[in-house]
Amino acid sequence: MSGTWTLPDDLEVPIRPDFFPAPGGDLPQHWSKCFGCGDDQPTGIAMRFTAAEGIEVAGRLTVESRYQGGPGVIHGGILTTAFDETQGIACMVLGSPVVTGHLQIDFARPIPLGSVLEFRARIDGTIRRKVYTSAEARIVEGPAASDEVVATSRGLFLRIKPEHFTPMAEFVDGVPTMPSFGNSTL
Ligand SMILES: CC(C)(COP(=O)(O)OP(=O)(O)OC[C@H]1O[C@@H](n2cnc3c(N)ncnc32)[C@H](O)[C@@H]1OP(=O)(O)O)[C@@H](O)C(=O)NCCC(=O)NCCS
Ligand SMILES: CCCCCCCCCCCC(=O)O
Repeated sequence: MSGTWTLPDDLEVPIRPDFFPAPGGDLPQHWSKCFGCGDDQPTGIAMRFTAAEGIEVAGRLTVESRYQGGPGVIHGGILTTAFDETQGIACMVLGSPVVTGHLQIDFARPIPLGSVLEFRARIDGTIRRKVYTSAEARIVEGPAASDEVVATSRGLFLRIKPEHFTPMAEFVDGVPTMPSFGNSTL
């Protein structure tokens, strides 16, 4: 893992809220048109997520041929998208919306096409509006499957007010839906 990410030492670590599903329970998409998790975005990667232990979340991605970068392996930008989405979904334990402010990925091993990746993410801590998150990916199905971590991510998310997206309303295509979650909707 890269040494360029330093957590502040005065972070608060959230506890699992009552509204969060039990481990294994489904988490909602954050936005139906989202490239990462939307079910109304046919060209997206349509990741699905479940709650895991504590404040952790889990998501899976099958590496399709259309996600290809250097021959035979996942494109780094697609892997980054999957981390971005997973770490954003991990922020759902806060019950209020966030956006990505900074994201950094370590690509530790090549990830062949056809692999099924499992992502695990959690909030490491919050301070003011800043939400520090981390995640790792493993290949859980396919010829390269093992317990080894193949990529890691560190991400800073910022809590925002729902009005953050109001100026963007004119750019939204169709009528997307945002499931209510916790005490907040986007
Ligand atoms: C992220 C964003 C909301 C932050 O703007 P803002 O609300 O005005 O936040 P501020 O500039 O007041 O920063 C708040 C805190 O976050 C920190 N911060 C903001 N962006 C940061 C970044 N990219 N890297 C590190 N720290 C950052 C600030 O230093 C500040 O820290 P402090 O509390 O210790 O003082 C804004 O830059 C933005 O909208 N970016 C685009 C986000 C986006 O579209 N992401 C992709 C889709 S989700
Ligand atoms: C209760 C609301 C929960 C909001 C979760 C937001 C997830 C944001 C993921 C952002 C990914 C991106 O657009 O770059």
